[in-house]
Amino acid sequence: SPIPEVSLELYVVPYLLGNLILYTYLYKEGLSTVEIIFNLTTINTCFLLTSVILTITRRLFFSPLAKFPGPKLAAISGFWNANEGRLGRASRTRKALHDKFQSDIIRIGPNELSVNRVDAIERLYGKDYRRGAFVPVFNISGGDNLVTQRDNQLHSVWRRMWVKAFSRDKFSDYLNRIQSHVNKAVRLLHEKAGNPVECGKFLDALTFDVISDIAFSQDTKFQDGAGDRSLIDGIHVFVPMIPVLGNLPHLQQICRYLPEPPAGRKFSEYRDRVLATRKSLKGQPNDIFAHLELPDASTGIRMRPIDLKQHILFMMIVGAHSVGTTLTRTLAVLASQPHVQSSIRQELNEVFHGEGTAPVETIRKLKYLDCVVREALRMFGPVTDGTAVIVPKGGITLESGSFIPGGTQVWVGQYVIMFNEEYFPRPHEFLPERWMNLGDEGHRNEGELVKDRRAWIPFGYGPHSCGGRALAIEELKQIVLKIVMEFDIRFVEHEDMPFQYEHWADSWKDYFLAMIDEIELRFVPR
Ligand code: HEM
Repeated sequence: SPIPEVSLELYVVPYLLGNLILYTYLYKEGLSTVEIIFNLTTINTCFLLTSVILTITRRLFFSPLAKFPGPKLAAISGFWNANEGRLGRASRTRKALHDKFQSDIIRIGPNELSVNRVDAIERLYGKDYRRGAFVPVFNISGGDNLVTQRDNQLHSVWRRMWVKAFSRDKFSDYLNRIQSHVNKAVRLLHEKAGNPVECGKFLDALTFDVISDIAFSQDTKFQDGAGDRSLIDGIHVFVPMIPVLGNLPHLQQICRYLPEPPAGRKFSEYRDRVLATRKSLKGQPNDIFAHLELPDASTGIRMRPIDLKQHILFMMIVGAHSVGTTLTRTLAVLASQPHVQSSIRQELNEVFHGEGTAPVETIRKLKYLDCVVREALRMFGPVTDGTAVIVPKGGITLESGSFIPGGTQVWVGQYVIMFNEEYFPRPHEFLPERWMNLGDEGHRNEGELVKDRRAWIPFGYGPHSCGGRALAIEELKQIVLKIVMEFDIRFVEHEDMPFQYEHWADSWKDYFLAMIDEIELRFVPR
């Protein structure tokens, strides 16, 4: 396989041993220390330089991927990709490269390709091809979670456990619990009486409370100002490291030997506390965790404690950060489009005349709200690049006829595909109506503004697609609806300066997960 998945130890240990043997030999030959250092330096320099030159030559001219267009620096080294990730622009760069080279396939690394074809989604992600070397970045602290689990058999066992946590009766209980957290959020916003609210922080607290409740029955009360806020901030410290370490698997391996940084230690301590508190709960709590700690019914396999802990961390990140970021961007775009807020209200008013919160069943039937959330997920989904798969031995041929050699890591990124004009015309415009009155689900011309809905992949596709999809969608719908029904969402204008929404909307960074700048909004009671 051309994937550099050989463990770092296999390079470094023989290399150091070689140097040691050489040193011993030179020493026995009676050379002085200065002469030994000089000889070792010369030999190492020659060896390393030759290796680098041979590697670059092979990657540029003799690699089976040399036929695909892309930046030369990317072909030479994974550092190019890591640097794009560090700068928080990897997905936008990939999209720009597809446009520049006018190619559906571009080379973004020595062994990596980005594909911008909807038919490739099923072809690559519909099978249980092994996940790429990027995903272990999420388990540097030890253990595995569903995303990092690259053993397909074990993954399907874990996935069965996960799915059980979302059976119909359990799920409807989760929805009622979400409603009570949302009601609290609305009460708090009323107390602010239309004054500016830093929306990201506010929604992070709400989504953190929701996921802690549903995932492990903990009442974190972040919304009430309780709890250690540095935990949420810790997520913001970790996220920018994801693309750098993810694209440099050897660096991931080195990190495993380094002491845990303070933010990581805080997380480890927190998940230990969560586990201990969870164990002390009486009765049988209805939460996701209850299903992860039980052995699988058909195989008897159970997760190791370290894997359970890894899932706590994972659920906090996806539950709080992913939903919180998407929500913040959605509320901001609604502030920029008051007519969308009016349409949401109008739709509910037509079908619900009762007092208080509309029942979950009513919310489910709201077509326009569904379109708003769909469009929000297309534009503001937290996962921007998706995960790579490794093409199996023998390679595959895409519908377009392009052959991709075995061992290649391939991405069909969310941003690249969901902002492709060919599938979603006017991709940079927030247009919920693009999802209204679509034709029958086919592959072409389903609607004026949705040419192929298979390209809507905010939750990924296939065996590893998002396990929290239903939960995330319902949570987004409930929160958006409740807030819009209670408040007019407006921007904060400082000294009569209109808020530059486009500037803010464009300032997001993409670190595999999207990160956004702070934004103040006003929630003016209606
Ligand atoms: C806006 C919200 C969310 C979006 C857009 C989203 C999207 C995604 C994506 C793109 C993946 C990766 C799929 C792949 O590797 O191909 C994923 C994985 C996953 N997500 Fe979400 N997610 C969201 C929220 C959540 C929530 C709230 C949960 C539940 C706590 C959750 C649970 C999971 C799980 C368990 C996986 C791993 C699935 C597997 O590998 O088997 N997600 N999500």
